[in-house]
Amino acid sequence: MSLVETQTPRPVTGRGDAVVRLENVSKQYGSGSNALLALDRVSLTVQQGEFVCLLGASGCGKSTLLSLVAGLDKITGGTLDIGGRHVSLMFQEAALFPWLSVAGNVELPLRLQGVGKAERRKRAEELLEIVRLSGFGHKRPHELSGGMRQRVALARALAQNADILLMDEPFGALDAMTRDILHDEMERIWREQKLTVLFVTHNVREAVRLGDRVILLSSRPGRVIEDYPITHERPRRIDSPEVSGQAAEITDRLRAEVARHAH
Ligand SMILES: Nc1ncnc2c1ncn2[C@@H]1O[C@H](COP(=O)(O)OP(=O)(O)OP(=O)(O)O)[C@@H](O)[C@H]1O
Repeated sequence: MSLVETQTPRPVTGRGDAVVRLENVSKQYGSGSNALLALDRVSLTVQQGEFVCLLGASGCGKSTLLSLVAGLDKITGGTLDIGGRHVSLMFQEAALFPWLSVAGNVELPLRLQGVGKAERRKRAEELLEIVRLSGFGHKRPHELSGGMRQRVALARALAQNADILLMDEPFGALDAMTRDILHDEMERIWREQKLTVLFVTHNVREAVRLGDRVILLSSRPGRVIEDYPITHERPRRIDSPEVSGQAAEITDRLRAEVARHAH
């Protein structure tokens, strides 16, 4: 979907083609005395196959940015182009349909795409295998742990066969150990499925654990203040000295930004 048509695409540098391009994107909610500027001239590109993490203080506009890329809301300034590509979204809450089985939840996007029953079953089984939930297809969501429900949500997001996966704090509500395991799984699935991911988090270590790049937004209105390339060898451990060291550096920058805003 292209929210605003851009002119001739510019050549891009980096490892692939830009699949998401924001140029001076602003987002204002409301108008007049109720106006609230959530994002202020954000420029950002995400390349094909990249894993990009968005970090910033609470309320700086991270979720707003995802909803703009998803086409759920409209920009009020600048240009945003995803070249007609499809996106799928995953949130902190799995938001599974409780009356459907696990497999039924994963099959839902396929049903909406008009995929036939036999093919749906097969694909759902494959997807559940990818998220390591083979054999759980007949269960209901309430029979699963929080981590398992997020795996189902991930399988459902993958079922949409989208070009871009938008994730809004998908592991934020999980305990540290479960999150750690899901980081490993996420990294594997991203690599195997060649996904392009835009991932919002509050957790600096999580961002450094997973990202090819970590984009730091300023306090509201959100602007890009840093774009950190993360080059540590994968798979990474969240408690490795490399991840911890870079996370500390980014945390200091974030703290300085929050403090600056508080005065
Ligand atoms: N639909 C809306 N109408 C009006 N204001 C909104 C709307 N959605 C978000 N906002 C405001 O825009 C600002 C950015 O919100 P957003 O949820 O994007 O921030 P965030 O960085 O994702 O926050 P958090 O880290 O706390 O989840 C906030 O001040 C919020 O109150």
